[in-house]
Amino acid sequence: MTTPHPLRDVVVHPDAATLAEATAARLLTAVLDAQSHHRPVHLVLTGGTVGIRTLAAVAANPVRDAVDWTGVHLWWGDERFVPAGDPDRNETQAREALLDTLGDALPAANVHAVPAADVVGDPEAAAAAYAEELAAHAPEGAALPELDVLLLGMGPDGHVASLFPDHPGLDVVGRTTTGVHDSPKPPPLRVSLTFEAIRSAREVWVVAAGEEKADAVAAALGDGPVAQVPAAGAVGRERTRWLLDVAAASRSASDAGTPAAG
Ligand SMILES: O=C(O)[C@H](O)[C@@H](O)[C@H](O)[C@H](O)COP(=O)(O)O
Repeated sequence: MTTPHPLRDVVVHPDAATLAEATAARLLTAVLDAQSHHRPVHLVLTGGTVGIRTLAAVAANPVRDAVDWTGVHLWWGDERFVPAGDPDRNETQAREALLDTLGDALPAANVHAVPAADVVGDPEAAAAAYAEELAAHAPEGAALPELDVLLLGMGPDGHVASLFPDHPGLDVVGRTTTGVHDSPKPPPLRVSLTFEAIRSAREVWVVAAGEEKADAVAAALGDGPVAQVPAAGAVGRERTRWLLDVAAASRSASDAGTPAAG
């Protein structure tokens, strides 16, 4: 797979706390800017430490009150296949960090969680139902809504969403979602957007902190093979942003953010 990056920014922050604050500020600005052009705005959230910390920073930022949340739809890039309300669910963590704090400002119908393990029988059924929900909000004839910003965390092995190195999920084509078994990161059962879905987003933002991510960041920014470094394939249609702390960026070339020629 080739990994073109029409416009790629790499922004490095001093530490994980600043990274989360700055990503929250960028996200709020991106939503406000998008709302000046079109409605609704579709945001794809991520699980993981920095992803949830970013949502908590959005909750604490007074600019959140400038957003018209009735015009924002929330999705997830991946979900852990556990029962509803389980603290391990990305949805549960996002609700605690941000969604619950928005109260009535965010209509319940705008929150599109992946069906939980006590609702559907297996990750494939959850993936199929989630794909239907995505298609129901897509323009005529399309399988996906216009995703404005898609957030991704990244694991030390270079995984994004629940697309893991050398795992079958990497090769799924012609579908927007996939069930995942035997995930190397617990829990083993998951649901993920596919690369096709991720790459349909206008902007993809990969957010990563910590020295343990440094090799994967360097490999992804060096356009390493997607089979070994899935994050290398996480590219937005209009823009790809790598939002890092100093530790995660410590093994990357200083010109890694230079846009590709041509
Ligand atoms: O559900 C999940 O586990 C994720 O969506 C996953 O892709 C996560 O974002 C990365 O593993 C980074 O997680 P950390 O920031 O906690 O390292």
